Amino acid sequence: MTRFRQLMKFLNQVQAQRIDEELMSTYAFSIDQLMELAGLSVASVVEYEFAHVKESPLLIVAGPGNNGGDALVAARHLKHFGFNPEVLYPKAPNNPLYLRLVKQCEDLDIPFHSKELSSSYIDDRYSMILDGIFGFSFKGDVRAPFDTVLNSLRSSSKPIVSIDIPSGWDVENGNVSGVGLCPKILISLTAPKLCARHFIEKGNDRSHYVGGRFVPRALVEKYELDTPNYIGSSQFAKLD
Ligand SMILES: NC(=O)C1=CN([C@@H]2O[C@H](COP(=O)(O)OP(=O)(O)OC[C@H]3O[C@@H](n4cnc5c(N)ncnc54)[C@H](O)[C@@H]3O)[C@@H](O)[C@H]2O)[C@@H](O)CC1
Ligand SMILES: [K+]
Repeated sequence: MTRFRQLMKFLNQVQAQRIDEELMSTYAFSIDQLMELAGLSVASVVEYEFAHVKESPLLIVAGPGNNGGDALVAARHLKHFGFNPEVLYPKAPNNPLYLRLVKQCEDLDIPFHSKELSSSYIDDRYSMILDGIFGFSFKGDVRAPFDTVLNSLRSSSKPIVSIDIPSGWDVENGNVSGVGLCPKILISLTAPKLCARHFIEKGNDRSHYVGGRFVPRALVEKYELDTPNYIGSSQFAKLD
């Protein structure tokens, strides 16, 4: 695995949403395709970092939007990679895309939980937590049921890997409310958002990855993105 120079370009919330929209309009991607590649890169980072605890269950927490969709895709890939994922899905939307992803997980015998789990239960049972609760569309104060879910995850001692945005963090200003999670690993998709600056400041025991290897060159140039040179078939790049 090659390490990459720290990327310097950080996206604000509107830019992140515009890039997403352009990928699905101008560049003709479907959301399923983008989510599949995003979830694959997330699962690949988890495999790279946590292969040594493959036998223990890992907890994947999925939120109500596409960040949660990435988490469901990652759960499926991790099962195929030989992990033992369980999904906490506190608010499952009645949307065909997410219903398909849930069915695909259930067909692999991945257990689902809908009620909040206590931090002591999480500490006793799981080796790590994959945070796919909120991504770049999160705004305002955390609403129920995710307020109590974030509380129990924050009280757990298990390492957290956050997909795209540490859940509860303001997308641009970081953990200003204080209720956000404190991940050890952040996987930025497409390019880091502004809040990632605060993650990097926290120090050397943190790892920052970029995934989502689907951005066309014209979009890279338009938004002046510093996308990494992914090596070979790798779905992620680790940043220095
Ligand atoms: N362009 C990209 O790089 C791609 C991004 N994807 C993922 O899509 C994510 C963005 O997805 P979405 O736009 O669906 O949004 P999010 O998944 O960030 O969250 C939206 C959901 O959270 C709820 N929500 C927002 N603020 C809340 C609050 N304060 N309290 C409680 N609930 C709240 C909304 O009602 C909505 O249901 C990205 O972060 C990334 O993970 C991938 O799926 C596909 C490609
Ligand atoms: K997240």
